[in-house]
Amino acid sequence: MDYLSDERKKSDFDVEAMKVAWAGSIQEFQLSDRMAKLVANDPVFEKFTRPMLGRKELLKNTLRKSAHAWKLIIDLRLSEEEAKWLRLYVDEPAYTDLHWGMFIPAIEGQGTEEQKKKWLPLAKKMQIIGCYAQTELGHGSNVQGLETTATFDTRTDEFIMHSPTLTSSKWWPGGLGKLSTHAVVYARLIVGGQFHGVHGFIVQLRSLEDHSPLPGITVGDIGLKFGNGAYNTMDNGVLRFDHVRIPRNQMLMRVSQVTKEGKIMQSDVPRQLIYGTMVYVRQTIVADASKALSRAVCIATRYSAVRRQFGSRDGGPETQVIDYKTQQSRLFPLLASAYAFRFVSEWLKSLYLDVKQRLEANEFSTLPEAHACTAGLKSLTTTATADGIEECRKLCGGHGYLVSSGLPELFAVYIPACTYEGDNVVLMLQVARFLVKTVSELGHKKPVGTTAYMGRVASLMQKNSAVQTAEGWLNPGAVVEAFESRAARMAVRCAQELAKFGNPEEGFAELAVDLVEVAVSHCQLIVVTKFFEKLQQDIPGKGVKESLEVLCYVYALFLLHKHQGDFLATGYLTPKQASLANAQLRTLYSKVRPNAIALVDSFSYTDHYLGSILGRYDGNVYPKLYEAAWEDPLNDSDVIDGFHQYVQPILKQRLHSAKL
Ligand SMILES: CCCCCCCCCCCCC/C=C/C(=O)SCCNC(=O)CCNC(=O)[C@H](O)C(C)(C)COP(=O)(O)OP(=O)(O)OC[C@H]1O[C@@H](n2cnc3c(N)ncnc32)[C@H](O)[C@@H]1OP(=O)(O)O
Ligand SMILES: Cc1cc2nc3c(=O)[nH]c(=O)nc-3n(C[C@H](O)[C@H](O)[C@H](O)COP(=O)(O)OP(=O)(O)OC[C@H]3O[C@@H](n4cnc5c(N)ncnc54)[C@H](O)[C@@H]3O)c2cc1C
Repeated sequence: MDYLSDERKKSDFDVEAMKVAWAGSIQEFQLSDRMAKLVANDPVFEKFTRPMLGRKELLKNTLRKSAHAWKLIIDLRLSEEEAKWLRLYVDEPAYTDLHWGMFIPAIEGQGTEEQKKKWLPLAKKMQIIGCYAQTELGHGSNVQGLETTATFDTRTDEFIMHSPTLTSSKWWPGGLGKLSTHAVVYARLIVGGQFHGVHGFIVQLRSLEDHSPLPGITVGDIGLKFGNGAYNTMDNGVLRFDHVRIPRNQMLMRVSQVTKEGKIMQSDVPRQLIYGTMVYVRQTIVADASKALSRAVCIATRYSAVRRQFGSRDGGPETQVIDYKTQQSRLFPLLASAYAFRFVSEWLKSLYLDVKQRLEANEFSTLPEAHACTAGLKSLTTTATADGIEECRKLCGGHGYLVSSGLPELFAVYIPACTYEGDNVVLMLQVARFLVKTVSELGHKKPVGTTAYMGRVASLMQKNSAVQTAEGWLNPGAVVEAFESRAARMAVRCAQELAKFGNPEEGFAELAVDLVEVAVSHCQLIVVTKFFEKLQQDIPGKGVKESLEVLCYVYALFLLHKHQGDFLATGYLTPKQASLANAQLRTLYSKVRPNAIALVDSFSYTDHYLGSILGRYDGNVYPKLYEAAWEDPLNDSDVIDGFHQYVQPILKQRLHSAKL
């Protein structure tokens, strides 16, 4: 029985066409759908018991699933794209993520042709397992502060890898603790007693025969992390070197080379390319944000349509909680954000692919913008997604707190995204640096790409919003101009404040809070703009474009409402115009309401992937919650283990004293 069928009938757009719009293309939809079903129908990928498992059992279970996934990849000859979807739907962080997601990309981006030829075939056949060992106990954000040393020994033509202090211990790398045989290790290059910057080195950690750590290497897991199950399927590790020798040709040498004689040769490649793997991964993290948020929103939306509280008249049904305006005002902006992040990630991927091609051809001019966009959008989308998942849990009331809602584990596994691949505040400060530089160069350099609007800064500073009615806000030009003006005015104001400091670095440190706000406003502008640009494309299917238009306005006007202080303080909007935007937002919520279930169905998530009783496709929540309670190990027996030993004596004592 489909308890949500009435809801599904209310929608006024073609859900199948929306699935294609969400996926990006019919090919991508079919590919993703095939992998989702493959995983959902395979009992090896069962995951409901995961939060109940102890750490060793949990990790072993992950290894079993990873081995099975690898077998499927080989046996079914899955393409790289199919393997990525398979990994997504298996939905369990594993050592293989870092192997494919960072170790291989680091070699691809920073290795010479010779190095790629040697290492990539081994890695791609999984004859070696690698991880990305950058962060240390003492330093994560400050990469130039890393302490591990790689000292060149001209006599033997080797680097000596060493951990000189406790704080130089590598700490956090995923896959490092128990599984990696190799790592790309970031260390201070020392040649002839001089420091020559931080570079990557390929280091073998464990024997390929018996997997034991090689001499001079101390390696292990860093211990249990937040939440049951969640990221504990990953062996984040600690690593120390005691004068471990590696051949010279294991330094990744695309950026700088060390000759046999100990000479440093710089290629034309900028040194920032050493950070290139992070640009790649940050871009994938933006795509993952839309997946995680859409998943939480799908659960909360379906459950909000099932759940009823208050409002019964004449014995009729109570009100569905999704009909409360407060529920809509918390839920629908998150639904809109999931779509907004999906489309901005699509754009970011194309920007990244373009930069990658240019880098391969030794053309580096667009790297700073790619860095700013990937850093800023990673920060913006992961912060919003982490907060959004928690909001979805609250939107589900008490039942959202049950593990079987799927939300606690999703939250626990997701929140480190705000920290890994760059702390979100540190990344926004990088965007701020880029913007301040752009403003300072306005007189002699035309801003391009996502900062092109800064070229119109004079008019953006003068012109105020012309919106007179709530309907006036349903105009892409009016909305985009509002976001451009806010971002430009905040950036210019900050630049003026900075100019008052004799020492720019001192000014940057003092104004850091304002600078982060400038960076956030710039990144929100990018997301809003890319959503409107998406709507310019041909999007087939009855009512699909219209529904996306509504979501686009919800996303933009919700942000405008949330940050109205900025829009008012910069003088672009009057209080009346801000309140008209809010009135329009209320109207938009009622347009989303009949389509809400269909909009989350369009994510096309299987019940397996959602992993949530509250978010079941059929809405059959209560019987399944009731059934699941009886499957809890505590309910194996009527009287629990420990009762006779610890509780009964107390009860008996009470009876005894009552008699007295
Ligand atoms: C099929 C499988 C698929 C699987 C897919 C799954 C993928 C995996 C999922 C995710 C798993 C997560 C695992 C997590 C991994 C990690 O966390 S790895 C470690 C990540 N660490 C960080 O992100 C550290 C953050 N710190 C930094 O990025 C930088 O050090 C810093 C903050 C930017 C440094 O600041 P500063 O000291 O000022 O920098 P400098 O070294 O002096 O350089 C400044 C100049 O360099 C430019 N720049 C900085 N970063 C980059 C970059 N990434 N790319 C390009 N350019 C960069 C910066 O703009 C400065 O430029 P100029 O102004 O021109 O000088
Ligand atoms: C689950 C998980 C997986 C990870 N996987 C890997 C991996 O595979 N490989 C790897 O190398 N690393 C990995 N890391 C490490 C991760 O990249 C770092 O933790 C991250 O870059 C943040 O650095 P940090 O821990 O040094 O934070 P810190 O920099 O110590 O941050 C602490 C606080 O200081 C603030 N702060 C720091 N610097 C500044 C500044 N300049 N201005 C203002 N505020 C500042 C931050 O905002 C934050 O609030 C992982 C981390 C986690 C949690």
